[in-house]
Amino acid sequence: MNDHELAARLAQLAGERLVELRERAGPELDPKSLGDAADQAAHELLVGELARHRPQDPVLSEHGVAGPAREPGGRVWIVDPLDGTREYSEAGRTDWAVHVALAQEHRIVAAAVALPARGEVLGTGEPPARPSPHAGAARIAVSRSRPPEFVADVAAALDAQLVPMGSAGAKITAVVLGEVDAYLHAGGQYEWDSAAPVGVANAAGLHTGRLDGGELSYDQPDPWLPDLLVCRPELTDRLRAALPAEGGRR
Ligand SMILES: Nc1ncnc2c1ncn2[C@@H]1O[C@H](COP(=O)(O)O)[C@@H](OP(=O)(O)O)[C@H]1O
Repeated sequence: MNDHELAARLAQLAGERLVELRERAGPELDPKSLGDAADQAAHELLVGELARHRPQDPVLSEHGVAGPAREPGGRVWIVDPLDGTREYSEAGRTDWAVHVALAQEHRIVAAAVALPARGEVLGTGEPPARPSPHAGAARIAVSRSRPPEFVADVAAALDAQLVPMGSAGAKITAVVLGEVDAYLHAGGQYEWDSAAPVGVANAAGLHTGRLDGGELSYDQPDPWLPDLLVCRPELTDRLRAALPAEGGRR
């Protein structure tokens, strides 16, 4: 299996595990305990499989670094076993995801995102086609639990519609699949929240970057990423022109 195939296979496997755990969970399990237990199980699966298939590579996640020590600019897998933990624990929701990415030289070089409740895995091995242009008002995906205040002004400036969703992976893959046209985030996230979906979005020919136009750089000593824009390339300039100055982005 090459790195692209491995990313897709592991995202698929962890996704199946999460679906199984959600189906098996009894009503006595509160949503927080279900999310935590599922996140832990999917994390163990990913770390175990990566140790088996790529023992020379470190693995970065919210649980820390597993495997060998990181080398600056070296290969590192950046995984989020369950992105959208809150949504996972709400029956019937499909906006949660598994992220598996490989970074090298601070760029994502292979990645896969599983959307297990939809039975889909998107990856860089067979990159999704760039979505065809959308007629009508632009649709901007935002966090359903903590949408940045300024996004409403951006939407008004573009006459766009806001689409609240959970999970960074679900929002970015919604852009890849042409279900929305952009995803804007501010207020911070960690590298594992966006690494894999950004890798898939890049492979599909979409724009990905910081709100100030800078590149997204992964495998940094501090995994905090302050903000993020993923969109159809033709919307980039209009969206960035509608953003408030950095100090006003709350
Ligand atoms: N301000 C913030 N600080 C830290 N993490 C954030 C954040 N905003 C969003 N995230 C993380 O990004 C993911 C998507 O969030 P949202 O649904 O709000 O867009 C979630 O990951 P997890 O579900 O893995 O915890 C969430 O915890």
